[in-house]
Amino acid sequence: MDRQPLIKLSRISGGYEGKIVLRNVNLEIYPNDFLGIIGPNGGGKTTLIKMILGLLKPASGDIAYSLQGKRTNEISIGYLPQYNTIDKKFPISVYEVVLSGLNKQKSLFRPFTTEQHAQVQRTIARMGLQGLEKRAIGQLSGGQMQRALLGRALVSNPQAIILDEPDTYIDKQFAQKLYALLEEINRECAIILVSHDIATVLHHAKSIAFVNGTLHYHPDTQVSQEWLEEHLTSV
Ligand SMILES: Nc1ncnc2c1ncn2[C@@H]1O[C@H](COP(=O)(O)OP(=O)(O)OP(=O)(O)O)[C@@H](O)[C@H]1O
Repeated sequence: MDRQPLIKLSRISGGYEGKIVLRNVNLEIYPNDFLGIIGPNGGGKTTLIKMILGLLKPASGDIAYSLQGKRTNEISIGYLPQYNTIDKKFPISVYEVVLSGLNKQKSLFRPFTTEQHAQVQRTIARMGLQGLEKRAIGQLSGGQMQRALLGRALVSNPQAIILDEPDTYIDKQFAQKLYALLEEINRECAIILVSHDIATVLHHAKSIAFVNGTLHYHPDTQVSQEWLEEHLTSV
């Protein structure tokens, strides 16, 4: 069995403008992992995600990616950002949002292929957004918007997806569907889920990382009452 981690962070430290936000972080993500990330506001969860996505360079330490046991410069990672970071006035339709998830795979001087458009249609159907393809994102409900963004994260069949608070603004019924869908996706794709809802993380994730200036990893969700009390009282 291939036990090479898809993503490996070794002794990572970093932050912004000389201010260190995360110190000495070690973390390995394997192909079928479902890691739940929890921690207090300002603890560094989004900073960690930015580093994994390659958007923020660590001040020190190493981030390595592997595919089928071989080290590679990058892997495909789908990202669902926090809802409040999206500009809802941006004039873009549901179809275009999902299609934009394929931008990296598109040849610079060629239009999207028929197969890529078919991939977008399949993803829109999977997200339950049929009939809303042409609707501008400013005219979507919070839940529809989250589904469009999840579609964008998934349309390229990435090796991993990172979801930052995905169940904000979605109703219970869709939340259930979302987690059932994530379970299915997890058979082919590693999942990193950031959530303030500890019950959700304990229920759906396979392992937990607590992030507050550094990272404490727990290999399963069978955490003791003491561990929870020690780490979560400040969340
Ligand atoms: N672009 C930035 N420039 C400077 N400081 C930043 C920047 N982004 C975040 N920070 C600071 O880094 C620290 C960690 O922020 P981060 O957004 O990673 O925390 P978080 O755990 O994701 O918080 P939340 O749960 O509120 O989303 C905070 O003190 C924050 O103010």
